[in-house]
Amino acid sequence: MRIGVLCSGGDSPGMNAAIRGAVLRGVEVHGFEMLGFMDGWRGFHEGDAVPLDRSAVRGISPLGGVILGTSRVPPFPGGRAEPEALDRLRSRVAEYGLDGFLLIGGNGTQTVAKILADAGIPAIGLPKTIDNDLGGTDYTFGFDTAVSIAAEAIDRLRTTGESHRRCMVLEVMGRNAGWIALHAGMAGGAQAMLIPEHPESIEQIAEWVLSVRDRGRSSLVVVAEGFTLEGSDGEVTRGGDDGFGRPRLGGIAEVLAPLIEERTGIETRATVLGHVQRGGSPTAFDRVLATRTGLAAADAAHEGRWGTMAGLHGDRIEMVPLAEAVGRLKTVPPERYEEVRLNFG
Ligand SMILES: Nc1ncnc2c1ncn2[C@@H]1O[C@H](COP(=O)(O)OP(=O)(O)OP(=O)(O)O)[C@@H](O)[C@H]1O
Ligand SMILES: O=P(O)(O)OC[C@H]1O[C@](O)(CO)[C@@H](O)[C@@H]1O
Ligand SMILES: [Mg+2]
Repeated sequence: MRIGVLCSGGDSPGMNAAIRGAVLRGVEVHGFEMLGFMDGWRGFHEGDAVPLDRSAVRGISPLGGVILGTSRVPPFPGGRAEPEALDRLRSRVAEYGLDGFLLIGGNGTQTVAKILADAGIPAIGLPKTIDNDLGGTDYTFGFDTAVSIAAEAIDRLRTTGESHRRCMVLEVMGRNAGWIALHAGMAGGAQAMLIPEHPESIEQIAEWVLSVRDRGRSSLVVVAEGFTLEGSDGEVTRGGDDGFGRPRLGGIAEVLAPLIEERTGIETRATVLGHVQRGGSPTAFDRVLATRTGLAAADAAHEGRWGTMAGLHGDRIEMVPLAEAVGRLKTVPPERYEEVRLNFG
């Protein structure tokens, strides 16, 4: 069997371990030939591919980023899966002699996997995203690493903030879901976690910050990049989009800090963590999750279980229909937010 592997969307710590797991199981156990396309669909379109064998994946699990590169280059011209575009892709697949794809990525990538599988082009999904917002799986690899980095940032901001009696606002990633803010905030004992799923008013945030000051502490507020203030008309962006039609989010911490300062009289500083939380070596948890995802995906290809994604359920990796994964984003449920909100301030 000849299998193509590619990554699309943002990178996520653990992608290398996933590739290694898939290759160790696919090549060494099932006798696959595997081909890695460079920079996602760009490599596929331009014939830029490398053989993936045991030596290609030696020692890569601890490495950040991804050896194949990743991109948001669309699989179909203009991004639309028209019948002619699918036919073109199908004949390209035949030219490469591929029996199927392993596609590593987030919601968009899994949507593409489903489109391909539905059109009879065999594909299996390996879910990644630091945002942890994919359905069909309990956790995506990369999330644990991002949370650890954000929690460490909170610990560090906390000591400087306390020393100056300042309010510190930390902005973390999370476009549509506040998982990173929620978990990092819990780990670091933040006084408030602001997430996209639950807008809050500036008056409420200022009240929390003041109550923290009144009991002799300094506030640490974590905010997800996709958070919106009550009554505002959308997320704060850096202006324009990322070249692939997505607004470039970022800057909500810098919007909040002066508003908090103005309302509380407490000096407030903003820090935007940005891509630091996506870079560097994955945690052991993410390496294990990603490796197991790769192993399961290669087994599924061997068994012909196309149109599925390797999801984590409890402590088991199970193949779930792609439709279950891409149907809707997995956002923070109201009860998980309420659980922490009762103790904000
Ligand atoms: N509905 C769709 N139809 C066709 N192509 C799509 C669709 N959604 C996404 N894609 C393509 O899939 C690729 C990956 O999508 P996207 O950029 O959203 O990343 P992702 O996999 O969701 O990861 P991230 O979590 O970083 O957003 C892109 O090349 C994009 O063009
Ligand atoms: O690296 P880029 O393309 O700016 O994308 C950033 C986005 O990717 C993610 O890291 C994952 O979807 C989001 O949290 C963030 O908004
Ligand atoms: Mg996406």
